[in-house]
Amino acid sequence: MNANVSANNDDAVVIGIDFGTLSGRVVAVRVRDGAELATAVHPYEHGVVSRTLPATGAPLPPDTALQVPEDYRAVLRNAVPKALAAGGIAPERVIGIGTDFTACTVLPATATGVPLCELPGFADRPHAYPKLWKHHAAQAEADEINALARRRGEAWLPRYGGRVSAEWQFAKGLQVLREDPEVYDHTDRWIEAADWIVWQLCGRETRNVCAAGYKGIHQDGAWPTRDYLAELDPRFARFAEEKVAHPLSQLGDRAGGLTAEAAAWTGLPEGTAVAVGNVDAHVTAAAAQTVEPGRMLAVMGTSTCHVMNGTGFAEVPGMCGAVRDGIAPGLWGYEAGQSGVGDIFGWLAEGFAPPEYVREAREQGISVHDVLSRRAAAQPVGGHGLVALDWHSGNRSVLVDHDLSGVIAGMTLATRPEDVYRALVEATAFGTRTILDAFAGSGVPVAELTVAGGLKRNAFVMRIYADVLGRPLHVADSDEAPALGSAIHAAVAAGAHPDIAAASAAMGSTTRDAVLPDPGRSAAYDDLYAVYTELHDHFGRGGSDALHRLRALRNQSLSS
Ligand SMILES: Nc1ncnc2c1ncn2[C@@H]1O[C@H](COP(=O)(O)OP(=O)(O)O)[C@@H](O)[C@H]1O
Ligand SMILES: O=C(CO)[C@H](O)[C@H](O)COP(=O)(O)O
Repeated sequence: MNANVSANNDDAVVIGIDFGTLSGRVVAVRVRDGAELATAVHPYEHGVVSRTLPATGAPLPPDTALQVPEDYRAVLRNAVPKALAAGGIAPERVIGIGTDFTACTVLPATATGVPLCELPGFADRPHAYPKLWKHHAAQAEADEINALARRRGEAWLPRYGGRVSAEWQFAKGLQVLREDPEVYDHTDRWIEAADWIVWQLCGRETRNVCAAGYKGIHQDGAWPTRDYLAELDPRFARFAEEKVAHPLSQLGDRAGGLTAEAAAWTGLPEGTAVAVGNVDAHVTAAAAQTVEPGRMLAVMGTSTCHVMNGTGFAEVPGMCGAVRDGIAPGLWGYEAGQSGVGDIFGWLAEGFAPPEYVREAREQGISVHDVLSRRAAAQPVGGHGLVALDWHSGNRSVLVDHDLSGVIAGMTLATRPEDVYRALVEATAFGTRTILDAFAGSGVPVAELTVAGGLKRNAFVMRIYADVLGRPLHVADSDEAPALGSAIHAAVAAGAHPDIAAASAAMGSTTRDAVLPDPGRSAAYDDLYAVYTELHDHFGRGGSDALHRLRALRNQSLSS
């Protein structure tokens, strides 16, 4: 702990950093009451690397999504000092720093934590770079992992709703082995970026129980066995024990103290408490005050993650996972998700808005999203005659299949861009309703729903969600809720609060019943939801394999 300010000092401040898909966001927070004193954002120079490798310009295969580790360090060097300066915060007031990351964002590193892509001779190897959560090129490996686990009756499979995602650690690791065995052989540590950044900060490798459980198939104190992995591929037999395994740290624990190097990057005092790493969605539960069982949190942004605590385990088909201690120690944390949400709205708004809509946005100083939302808001439920499937980035829950793609049904020559925008927003709300139904049908009732993330700012989107779900939405107050959640974890790690629940009560905040459903519109949505479910099951559960055939044809065509 910092020598100058004690954990229970009125002036004590903690720093939270949310490493998102395109940028890192920093918030400086007063420990006493959670007041956000300053924020700063630093965009990643390379963003999401999906078309060409920056080092060489070489084209990358479809569904690739990589990142550049130096972009993460740049957040520490730029955004932390910027936040301190913006808030006029003396570094000595800072007693702790906490971080969260997108996940599964995973990278190959040496035994000392150097990313392989930074080693001489590896900059031109795509598999030496971090694979971002939305790297969706390992579906074939996920299919193998699932088929073998089912055949062998692996005890961990039900903990993942019966299917492990192509986004998670083992599918991505197997893809590296298959496609670049040399990179695989040089990989000493296959590590979540969430844990790697903590290593950068405190000079010590730790592995957090959250990422290990949800993304790393760690259940009941063990990873998948050598025997199982060998049957997948003999060269993969020791993947878990040699590259992944490490003692796990509980959320809210202190991982270590800031090193001299990281102190110089951030401008914070050496030795400042560094919290154990965490995943962006799960850490947000502390900011949104949804740590108690039955309070589901939807973190709605580029994607949506649903996280909720329960008191015991029940298998929810198609969920991402249930992990003991995964959101807060002592409880079972559940996660489900939708890989594309804001991304899908952005696809339409950025790629297909007519020039007059773009002009309107520019003239009025608003975004194209706002123009489309305003035009779409006026129409009655079902007035556009459309139903869409929200699979433009594959389906994470409940189908767990990233070879699926988006569908828009019902288009005519009268269909306007705002009609499609509305249908896409509705499709993502139907996707959320499908997930909530799966929880309820498995004996894990969702007592209430709270929303956080960038999409909470779009009132039109929020209204559609309340109507489609037929329930009130509580809304987390912070605009930087994941970063605030990380700051709350930092306060626990620094000893300022006894545990995550107490810190959440003192430092988080939420407006209850912020958006209420309209009974008439909710009833009308039941009919559209029935059509959504019919198409969902037809294209996603075996009625037609057209989407899979299209994906295979695309891959074949691009590789020839
Ligand atoms: N006004 C808006 N309405 C709906 N979606 C939006 C709006 N502005 C941006 N988006 C979408 O929101 C997503 C970004 O969400 P945000 O929560 O800010 O980021 P992240 O999820 O990466 O942390 C993008 O995919 C973008 O297309
Ligand atoms: O799967 C995740 C958490 O479990 C990812 O981190 C998430 O989907 C990416 O988050 P965002 O859309 O907020 O960038």
